[in-house]
Amino acid sequence: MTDGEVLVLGGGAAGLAAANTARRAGMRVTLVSEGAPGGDCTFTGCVPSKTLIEAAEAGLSFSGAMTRVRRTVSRVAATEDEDVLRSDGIDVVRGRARFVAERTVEVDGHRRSARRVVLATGGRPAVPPVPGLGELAYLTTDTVFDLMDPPTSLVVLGGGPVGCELAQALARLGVGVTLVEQAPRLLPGMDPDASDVLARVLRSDGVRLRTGAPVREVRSSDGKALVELADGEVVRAERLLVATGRRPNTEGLGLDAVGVRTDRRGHVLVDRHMATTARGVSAAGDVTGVFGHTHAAYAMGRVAVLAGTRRTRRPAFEPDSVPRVVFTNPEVATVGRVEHELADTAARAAYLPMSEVDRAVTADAEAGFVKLFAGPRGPLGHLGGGRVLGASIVAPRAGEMIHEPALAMRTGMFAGRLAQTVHAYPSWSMAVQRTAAQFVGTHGGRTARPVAVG
Ligand SMILES: Cc1cc2nc3c(=O)[nH]c(=O)nc-3n(C[C@H](O)[C@H](O)[C@H](O)COP(=O)(O)OP(=O)(O)OC[C@H]3O[C@@H](n4cnc5c(N)ncnc54)[C@H](O)[C@@H]3O)c2cc1C
Ligand SMILES: NC(=O)c1ccc[n+]([C@@H]2O[C@H](COP(=O)([O-])OP(=O)(O)OC[C@H]3O[C@@H](n4cnc5c(N)ncnc54)[C@H](O)[C@@H]3O)[C@@H](O)[C@H]2O)c1
Repeated sequence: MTDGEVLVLGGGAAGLAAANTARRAGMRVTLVSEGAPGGDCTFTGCVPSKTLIEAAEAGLSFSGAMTRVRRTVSRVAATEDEDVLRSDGIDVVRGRARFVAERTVEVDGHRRSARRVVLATGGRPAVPPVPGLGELAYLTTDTVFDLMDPPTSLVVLGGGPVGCELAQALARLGVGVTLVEQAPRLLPGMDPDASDVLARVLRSDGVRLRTGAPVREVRSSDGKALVELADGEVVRAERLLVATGRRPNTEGLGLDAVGVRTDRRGHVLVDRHMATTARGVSAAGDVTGVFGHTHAAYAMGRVAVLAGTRRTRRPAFEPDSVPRVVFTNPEVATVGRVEHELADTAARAAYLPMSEVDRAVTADAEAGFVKLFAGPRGPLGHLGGGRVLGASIVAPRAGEMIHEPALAMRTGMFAGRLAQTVHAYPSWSMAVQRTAAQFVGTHGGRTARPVAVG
C-alpha cells in the first residue's frame, strides 16, 4: 500500500519540519513516530532545560522550577500534538518503523510505503564505557527533568552544552554540583577564551570543576555515587548525571538492507541536499550527526523535502552560517569558524571585552567578549574590512547578538557594513558594531590583528 508521496520517520524537530514542508507543498504525508510529536527538543531537551534555566534565574525553588518545567513542556507539546498535525492534513501513525523493502517500512505489522522517505529518528543519550557505570542508577537528560526533590549533591559527567547549562542551573537551584569533563577545558568545540570565562562564572556559582579529568571507574557506596578520576581523586555525590553526548537512533531500522549507509558512529551519511545513499531516501536532524541543534534539524527537514522535488537549484543545508548558542549565563554563542580553524590564513581577528561595552557596565555583567573574524575574498581582498568568516560572543544576550554575524555570513557581507550600520545606544548589539569597526580602522584604541598562527 502506498501511503502518499512522503513518509516521514520520526516526529522530532526534523520530522515535523519535513512533514509540514511537504504538506504545505501540497503532498500527501504520513508521519510515523515512536515517541510523541515534539521529540527531544520538546520533552527532554531545549524546552525543559531552558525553562529550568529561566526558573533558576527567577529565583524559584527546586520543586517550583520542576513544576514550571512540566507545565511548559505540556504547553509547547500541545502546539504540535497529533490532533494539530491531523488538522493540518498530516496522517500520523504512532509506532516504531523498520525498513523492509525499498522505500517501505513496517510498523506494528503493517507495511507503509511512499515515493519518498525522510529518515528523522534522532538520537538518545550516549553512555560512555566507564567501568561500573552500568550498575548505577544514573540520570540522563531523559530522566533528570522528572526529579521532584533536589539531590543534595550531584556529579555531572560531561562539560559540553548539556553539562554546562544543567550544572549552572542546578547549582543556582541549591544543588551541590561537581562537573567532570575529560577534555582540558569546558565546551571543547568552542573558542578557548569562552571556555575560560565560563569556567570562572561556573566556579562563582559554586560549581566545582574537574576538567582534564578522565573517569577511571564509578561505584556506589552507602547509596552514594563515587566517581574515581584518573588522578586518583574520588568525587562523592548523591546522584550522577551523564551528559556525555548523544548517539543516533539507527540500530534495528533495517538500513543496510535498503542501502542507507551509516558512518562508524551510526550516523546516516548524507550529502548537502540531505540525500542518503539510497534512492528516494533523505535524512535530517540528529540522526545525521551534521549539526545537533533544533534550528538545524528544522532547516535540514525542509531541505530534505524540497531538494527531492527539484532537479535544478536544489536547496542545500549550509552549516557555515548556522549559529550555536549555549544558554548559560552569560550565554556562549558562535557562528562560522573559530580562530584555530583560520590559523595560517590571511584572516584577521577583532576583539572587544565586555568590560569596554557600556551596556555590560550598566548591567554589572562584564564577563565576556565579542570576537569577529574576517578575511579577504577574491580580487577585493580586505576591501570593506573583508568578509565575515566567524564570530564568538560571550555575553548575557550573546544568543541574540550572534544573529548579526550569522546574517553577514549568509549574505557574504563585508565587516565594514556592520560597522557602518548605526546601532542603538546602549544595546548589547552595539558591541558587534564596535568590534566590526576594528576591521576598517582603529576603534576605541583597538584594531583587527592577523589570526594566531597554527
Ligand atoms: C538537554 C538538551 C538541551 C538541548 N537544548 C537545545 C537548545 O537549547 N537549542 C537547540 O537548538 N538544541 C538543543 N538541544 C538539541 C535538540 O534537542 C536536538 O538537536 C533536536 O531535538 C533533534 O531533533 P530530531 O528531530 O533530529 O530528533 P529527535 O527530537 O530525537 O526526534 C526523533 C523522533 O524519532 C522517533 N523515532 C526514533 N526511532 C524511531 C523509529 N524506528 N520509528 C519511528 N520513530 C522513531 C523518536 O521517538 C523521536 O520522536 C538540546 C538537547 C538536549 C539533550
Ligand atoms: N543550547 C544548545 O543548543 C544545546 C544545549 C544542550 C545540548 N545541545 C546539543 O545536544 C547534544 C548533546 O550535548 P552534550 O553536551 O551532551 O554533548 P557534547 O558531545 O557536545 O559534549 C559532551 C562532553 O562530554 C565529554 N565527555 C565524554 N565522555 C566523557 C567522560 N567519560 N567523562 C567526562 N567527560 C566526558 C566530552 O569531552 C564533551 O565535552 C549536542 O548535539 C549539543 O549540541 C544543544
